[in-house]
Amino acid sequence: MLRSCTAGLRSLWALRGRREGAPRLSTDLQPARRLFSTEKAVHKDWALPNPSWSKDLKLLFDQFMKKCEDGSWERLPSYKHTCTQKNEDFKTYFLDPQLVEEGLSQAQLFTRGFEDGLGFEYVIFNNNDEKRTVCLFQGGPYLQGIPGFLHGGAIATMIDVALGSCAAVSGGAIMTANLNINFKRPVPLCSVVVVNSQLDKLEGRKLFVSCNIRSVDEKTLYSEATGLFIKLDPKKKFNIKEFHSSLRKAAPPLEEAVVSSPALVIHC
Ligand SMILES: CCCCCCCCCCCC(=O)SCCNC(=O)CCNC(=O)[C@H](O)C(C)(C)COP(=O)(O)OP(=O)(O)OC[C@H]1O[C@@H](n2cnc3c(N)ncnc32)[C@H](O)[C@@H]1OP(=O)(O)O
Repeated sequence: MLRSCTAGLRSLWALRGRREGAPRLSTDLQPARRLFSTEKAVHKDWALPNPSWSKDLKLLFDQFMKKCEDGSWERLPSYKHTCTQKNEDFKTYFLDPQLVEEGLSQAQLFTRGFEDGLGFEYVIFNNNDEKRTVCLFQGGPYLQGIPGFLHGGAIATMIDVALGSCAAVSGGAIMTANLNINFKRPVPLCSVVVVNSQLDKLEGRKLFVSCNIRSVDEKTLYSEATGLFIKLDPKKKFNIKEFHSSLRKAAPPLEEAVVSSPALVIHC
């Protein structure tokens, strides 16, 4: 834990150094507006090891990559900016195209908006036949709630992403309708935990999923949760578009509108 927290803090110091000194050069750190013209070219997959990953996280990652070799498991890629075909479809069907053109280039996935090691470090593996996913998660120092432990909102976010990914693999464009979480033990900051999710039931457009969060040695059960995800209905797209139009007509400055609009719910 100490080692990975130290790595996280190193990233923080590096970031501060950059803020005080030269502008950041890495393409993914530049403001998204500048990314717009080269958006298609910047598709870094964030669900891969970086120097902030602890030994535990790397070890588990390697174990699951081995499981991927026979095709029973697959690693789900994860992008900071909306770039997968699934999300392109999502934008086309459910959002006002002008808003997409003008504003969404600035949007990025909430869980990928932190410097390496400071926020959400995670990778999700999917087993299609068993309709389940495993999310390996290391929550960094910026996710603190009570001192030394993860914030409940950060845990809920990770549960939403883990359950949502499990549901999306079967359901495509989905949204969270309900989350129910039991927090059983506090999760130590910078520790690695395993989120096991499964699709329990598919009923029309409703996907019922559940998960538990355990320590790497499986001895500690941190949380349990159930979720209901709804497969979006393309026939309802115009209502959503109208909603976005009315937001634009209210005429807040564009950046504010984007920040406060539901556009940010789009995930990779
Ligand atoms: C590969 C990697 C990819 C990457 C994957 C990325 C994963 C990230 C996942 C994160 C996703 C989010 O955080 S999304 C952000 C948070 N969620 C939201 O903002 C959603 C806000 N809610 C809504 O927009 C809406 O309520 C929807 C879209 C969820 C559903 O609206 P709708 O499409 O009109 O559906 P509607 O007719 O109302 O309901 C359909 C059926 O579901 C039932 N139903 C609807 N809501 C509920 C509910 N809360 N509890 C019980 N049941 C409900 C209805 O009774 C009905 O049942 P019956 O009559 O058919 O029996």
